Amino acid sequence: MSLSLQMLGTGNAFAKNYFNNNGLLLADDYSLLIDCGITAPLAMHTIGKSFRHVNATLITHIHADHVGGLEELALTLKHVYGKTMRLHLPETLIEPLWNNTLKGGLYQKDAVASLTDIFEVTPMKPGITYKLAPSLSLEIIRTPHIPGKDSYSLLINNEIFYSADMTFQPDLLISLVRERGIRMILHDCQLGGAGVVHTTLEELMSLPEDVRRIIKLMHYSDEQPQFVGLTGEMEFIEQHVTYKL
Ligand SMILES: O=c1ccn([C@@H]2O[C@@H]3COP(=O)(O)O[C@H]3[C@H]2O)c(=O)[nH]1
Ligand SMILES: [Zn+2]
Ligand SMILES: [Zn+2]
Repeated sequence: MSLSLQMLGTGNAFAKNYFNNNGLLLADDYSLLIDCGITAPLAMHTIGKSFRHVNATLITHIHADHVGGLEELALTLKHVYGKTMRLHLPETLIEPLWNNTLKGGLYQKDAVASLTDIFEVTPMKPGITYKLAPSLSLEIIRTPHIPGKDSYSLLINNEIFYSADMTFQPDLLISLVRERGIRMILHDCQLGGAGVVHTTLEELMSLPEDVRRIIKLMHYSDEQPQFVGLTGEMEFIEQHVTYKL
């Protein structure tokens, strides 16, 4: 069994030197795109890959750096390649993703009137393990981000935690490591300022050593080069590099 991750981007919503924090998870020959932000189509082109070779896409929450590329993805697949994408997403995101984000661009009278008319939708609920492929299972965990906006982190193969954008949740992180035996945490990381809607580097640095040493940092700002060497045991993930998980 081989599991690897190649981030299309590792930047935060406003980064200009990094693409949006979207990941390509590869489990043997099955590939899952985790989030599809505004920059995802260009990032895919940059790394020489095409959406038509991706098996499915999963959405963590509705912000443009996580869903802004879905219109281009759907239209390209449908009109250029005659395909549809399977979309795994938390069931509470289905209605707002269509009505508040995609309907304007994708609605077509008598043809496309809902998310299921343009994607193969698989709704997900927290606490259930979904087998996406022989060597890939996923669970979603609702984690706080923006008041009133649902956001879901991921548990990959019951051993890797992939944070959506989230505020600092030390108890969750500690229990994932000490009670569920999680061996790797990929976490969003705001490098400066107060962590109003994200987790800050300072907050992550306050975690116990056994948790810190399995954390990899992503979703960071253009100031990232100034922080290399200042993150303790936690290393930055770099976009486009393929990591064996
Ligand atoms: O109360 C708020 C709401 C939003 N924001 C910014 O908008 C961005 C949206 O994408 P993101 O979730 O990757 O990051 C968010 C933040 O950078 C914020 O700073 N405070
Ligand atoms: Zn984001
Ligand atoms: Zn967000």
